[in-house]
Amino acid sequence: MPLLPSELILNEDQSIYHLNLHPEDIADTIITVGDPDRVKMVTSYFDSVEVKKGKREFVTHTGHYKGKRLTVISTGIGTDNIDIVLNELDALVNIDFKTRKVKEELKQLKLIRVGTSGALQPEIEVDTFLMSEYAIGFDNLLHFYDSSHLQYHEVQKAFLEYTQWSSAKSTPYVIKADNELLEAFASDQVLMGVTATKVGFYGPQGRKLRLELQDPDLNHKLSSFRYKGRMITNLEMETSGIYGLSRLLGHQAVSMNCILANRYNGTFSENPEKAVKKLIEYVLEHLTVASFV
Ligand SMILES: O=P(O)(O)O[C@H]1O[C@H](CO)[C@@H](O)[C@H]1O
Ligand SMILES: O=c1cc[nH]c(=O)[nH]1
Repeated sequence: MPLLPSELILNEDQSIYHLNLHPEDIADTIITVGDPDRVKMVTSYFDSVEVKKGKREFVTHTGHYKGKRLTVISTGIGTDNIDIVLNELDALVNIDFKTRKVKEELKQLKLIRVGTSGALQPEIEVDTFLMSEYAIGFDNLLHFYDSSHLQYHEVQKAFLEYTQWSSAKSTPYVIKADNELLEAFASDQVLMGVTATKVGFYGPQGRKLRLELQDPDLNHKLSSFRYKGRMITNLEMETSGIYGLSRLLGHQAVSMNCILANRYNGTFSENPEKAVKKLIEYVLEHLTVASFV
């Protein structure tokens, strides 16, 4: 059965609805960033850029860096956007837009998020690079998909009990990064961590400006939770959605975080742009030597 026009939505020029891209516009290795302005920060290092397209917060550049064809795309903020970006990137490679049918042979994309984040542990200094070995999603995106088999129910249960989690909030889900990509980007310059993906920057990350929080102790509960020697290390807003949908769709994903804030110590990077640039350079250098690109 071909996918109906209401399900697979193509623009007049046959590009995919939100990303505004054609299948040939993207490489198999894709760097995702939150901030649309970060796309050109990444591709300023490229030798050439052949595609520059965009719509809304979704800016895409594709080009070559040291002989490797790479795409950089901005997701904007939040896992609601990740639902769009992951489904549409997958459609670009795994659905035939002419027949509107899923292809028989599926392609696997490699997704590397280069994002910013806040640390929850006192010893994680600002400007640290942290790779998310696991994500714990406080968004509810994955619960809308048939995904129970991917989740780590034991740790989820332990977390709910430890934090006395309010049932009015969605149930957190735990999901792992891709092992090959974890290996490819690991080094003594990068800390491994468990990243909490939140549905907001303020209340959901325990920030109080003028509004009272439902649980003022939330970040303390998160930072003191332990499971088999692991602790939650940092907060951001996309990783769990990327990991969850990548696993469901058969893609590989890893999330690299530049720690800009330390929420425990109340500190913030003195030069966030420089710190993010250094993480971009780290990721690009590791991609040039990776055998999979
Ligand atoms: O710097 P990016 O990639 O946007 O990531 C982080 O920064 C944003 C909040 O300031 C959220 O998207 C969060 O995940
Ligand atoms: O504290 C922070 C810093 C960057 N991004 C976040 O989501 N939180």
